Amino acid sequence: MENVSIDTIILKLHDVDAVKFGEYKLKTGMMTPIYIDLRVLVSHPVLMNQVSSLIYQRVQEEGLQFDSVCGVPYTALPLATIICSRHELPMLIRRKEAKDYGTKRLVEGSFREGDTCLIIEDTVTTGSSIQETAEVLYKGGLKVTDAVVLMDREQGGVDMLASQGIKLHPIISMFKLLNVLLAAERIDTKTAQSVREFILDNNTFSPKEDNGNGGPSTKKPCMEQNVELSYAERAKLPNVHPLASKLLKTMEEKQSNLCVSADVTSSEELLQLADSLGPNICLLKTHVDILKDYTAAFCQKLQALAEKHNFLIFEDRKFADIGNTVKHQYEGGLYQISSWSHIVNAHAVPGPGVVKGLSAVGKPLGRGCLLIAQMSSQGSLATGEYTQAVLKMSEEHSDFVIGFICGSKITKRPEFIHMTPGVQMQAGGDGLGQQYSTPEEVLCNKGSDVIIVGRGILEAPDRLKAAESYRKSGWKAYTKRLGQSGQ
Ligand SMILES: O=c1ccn([C@@H]2O[C@H](COP(=O)(O)O)[C@@H](O)[C@H]2O)c(=O)[nH]1
Repeated sequence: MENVSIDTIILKLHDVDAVKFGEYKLKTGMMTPIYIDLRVLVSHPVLMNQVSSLIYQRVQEEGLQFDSVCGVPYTALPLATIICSRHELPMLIRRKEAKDYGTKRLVEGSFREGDTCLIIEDTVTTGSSIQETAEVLYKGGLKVTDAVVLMDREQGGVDMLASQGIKLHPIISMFKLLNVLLAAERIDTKTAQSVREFILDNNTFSPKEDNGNGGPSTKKPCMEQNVELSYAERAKLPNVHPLASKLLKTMEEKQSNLCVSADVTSSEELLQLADSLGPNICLLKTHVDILKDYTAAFCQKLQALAEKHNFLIFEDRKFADIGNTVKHQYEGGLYQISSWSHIVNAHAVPGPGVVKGLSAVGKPLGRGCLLIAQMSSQGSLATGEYTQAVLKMSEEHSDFVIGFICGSKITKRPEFIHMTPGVQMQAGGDGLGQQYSTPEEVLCNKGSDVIIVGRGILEAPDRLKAAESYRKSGWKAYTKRLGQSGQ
């Protein structure tokens, strides 16, 4: 069976009218401008097989462990059947109603008490259908820890199920679907934007509400500490570095924890990006050495835009040499990075000398440094003890180190800022090792402070709208995290 990309599947789903735009009513009674109707899949066997392969691929990528598979009736039933038949996996069928004769069982198939069953679903809005299926399986003595869904409407299903102890693994998010349809000119920007706004404004899960079904508390253990300080409160802490304080204040004022990674190769394009996205960002990240036409004048213009739109500049230089060399690299050479970049970053591999060298140049200028504690790329060696050593080095140089590049929060000390690259609206990867998590996952579940987004915005058909969406999502996840910590 040929593997087909997610983008192709999205276009094919649109071709067969499984994605409809208009006014539709959801199971919850809510009216929606987009409706996903995967029931039509049964009439399109090739697509049905491709969708099943995609779901199974996700199961494998996640390394999910289970004894049997159950599709939520009815639409996901044939999908589960194809997967189980093709990969010789035991399947269970959940009845919607018990028969009044025979075994009267609600779960058909063979299993043992305590077995783990993986749930497969076609579309999730609130997550209630998966929850209902899980309840039936629980009653039969089965365990449910994970569910895989083809299409996540991103309206709270992931969180609702997490609150019930089920990890949902979505394959296609609503934002991804919209981006692909927009790029293929299947829908116009107005339609895409109105659906995006609908999704952002209509989250069905509120962690503070009692879900009324007697299940575990919906208050999610989002962060490990009980009291989470706001960015504004952290900005005022006595031991916070002045540059970190400025950044935290800017984040609060602009309601933005978005850093755009401006990975473009022309100065003109970079300046244009900085000017148009400036109002939405707290930080602009550069790789100045990928510019084909760098000039000192470019840096002056970039600094002026940073002033105009109140954002900081972060040159992602990743210094990694002995102190004396990084000192020259930071201060001199063609780019004279210390003269225009508020923040730089460094690997801790060389030992504390790298921070000392950078600090000798940057500290008198009021600059700050991020140490790379973890990386977003697959197989990164920056984990475990290495990450802990980076933390220690940061603590010992907190007069210059303001935080970390990391995938998740590595310290509870609120004066350090955690920044996370590898962010897109849809979890996944780029085929070259980059691994993506969603803003919600990064800010709320992983406890980071800043999302760094490159291609999620640069490759969007409308970069400004994409930046607005990331800013909104990031801010929403942050405010949710504050809410969950009991503020
Ligand atoms: O661990 C790391 C450290 C840095 N990066 C940089 O962030 C951006 C990510 O770009 P995307 O287009 O959003 O993938 C890029 O400049 C990397 O050099 C990272 O991805 N991971």
